Parts: sequence; structure tokens; C-alpha cells
Amino acid sequence: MEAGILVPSPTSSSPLSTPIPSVILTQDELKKIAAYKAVEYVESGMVLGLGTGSTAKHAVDRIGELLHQGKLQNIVGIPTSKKTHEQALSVGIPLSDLDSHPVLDLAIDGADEVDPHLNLVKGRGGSLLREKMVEGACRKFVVIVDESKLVKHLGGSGLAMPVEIVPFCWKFTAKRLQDLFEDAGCVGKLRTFGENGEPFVTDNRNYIVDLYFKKDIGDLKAASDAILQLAGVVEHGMFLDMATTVIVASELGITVKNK
Ligand SMILES: O=C(CO)[C@H](O)[C@H](O)COP(=O)(O)O
Repeated sequence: MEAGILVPSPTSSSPLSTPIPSVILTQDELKKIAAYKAVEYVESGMVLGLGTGSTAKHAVDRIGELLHQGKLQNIVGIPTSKKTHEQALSVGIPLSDLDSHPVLDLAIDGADEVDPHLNLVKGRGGSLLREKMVEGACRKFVVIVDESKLVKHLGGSGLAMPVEIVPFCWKFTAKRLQDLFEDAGCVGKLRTFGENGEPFVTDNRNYIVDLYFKKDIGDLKAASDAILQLAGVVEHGMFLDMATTVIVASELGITVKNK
């Protein structure tokens, strides 16, 4: 992996070009800075994977803006969720799907965790399956994060590692997932929403079990394989060896990490 490159803030009028300010930037402003930087990788004629979440939303808005201004042309977007589908249509991005475009030029998406090898945790927004399908079909996958997403080890932040499972006997599958990582003190919780604790249902009509670890889960590839071997599991949120570039926005500027 190449060492990170610190890109000083330029001086024109885009959000990227705002000189390092003396005020503290909000997390959302940092997300926007990373997103705008990623959109610089977009060229006319590209087939683009459009990510999901509050960071990716800025990229989708920016692509729509550039299309509207005529600075980008002939873009085809492949959304990674129903939500992004709606947003992309609302900003005028022509859309298609993986059946029609099985190879994409570039995808831009956020992440929940990024480790030093550019492995990711994704899916706290619930779109991990479509994200993994679309981003796995891209020649280049640019991940956009604010610095709070950087971790030493995936699953070590104390936050959720999402696993999408079929609803059928979900407690059984959740227990088997938890047992798989007993040594790491794993607790699996069904993702719910609302006051009544209704199960969160993904775009693919599945459930999500969020795994929480007390200890390091060790070898990530082994963990991935073990999860995927369980009947009832559809996909997990570890994106191993998929990102080609990670753009990190911090108070100091933008760091671009390349595989
Ligand atoms: O994986 C995702 C959705 O499934 C998101 O990319 C991830 O949760 C990051 O979200 P945000 O940009 O809102 O912090």
C-alpha cells in the first residue's frame, strides 16, 4: 500500500478549496469534503456505483450538480439502495442496474470503519448486500470517510459489525453467529427500529444482526469465511480487499490512501 498523501486544501471556490479554517469543521462538513474530492475521479461516460449513507449522499448530489452544469455527460449510475435510487433520480442522474452493466468504472461510497490495509466495515446504514454486489463489480472503488472512521482493527471500535440474514428462524442464526465468535466475547443483536422494536428490514427483505465484539476477532478472512458458511446468512459487512482508494477528510486536510 502506498503511504497516505496529504493534499493541502487548494484555493478556488469549491468546498474542497476552502483553506484550512480556524473554526472546527463539523463531521458532516468533513464528509462533504471527502465526497467532493472523490467526485474529481468521475469522468464523462462512466458507469458509476452510487453509495448509500450520509457521506455518499454528498457525492451523489455533487454528481447531479456537475451533470446539471454540463461539466459531466453520459453518466450511468448504479445505486446501492432504494434510498440512493430515489436521491439519484431526484438530482437527475440516469440509472441502470448490474444486469445491464455488469462491469462498472468506479464506485464511491462511505464506510463505518477503515483499517490500515483499507479493509472496511460497512452496512450500519443497512445496505451492505447491494453495496457489496455493486462495489465488487467496479474497476475502482473509492471510499470516502471523515477521520473518525479510521480504526486499527475491524470490529474493534465497539460498534456494530452488521450481518444480513434471512428472517426465517433469525434467533437460531443470530445464536450461531454469536457462538462463532464466543472467544471474542461476541454479542449479536437483531437490528430494530421504532418504539415497538420492529425488526429493521433491508431492501432485500432480510434482517440484520449486529455483532459486537469485546476482543479482537483475529484473522478477518477466516472470520468472513466462517460467517458466510452459516446457512441463513446472506452477507456480512466486512469488505476485505475491495477498496482501491480511501479518501479521509480531517481538520488537517485530505489524505488519499491507495492500494
Ligand atoms: O455502509 C453504509 C450503508 O450501508 C454506509 O456507507 C456507512 O454506514 C457509512 O455511512 P455514513 O456515510 O452515513 O457515515
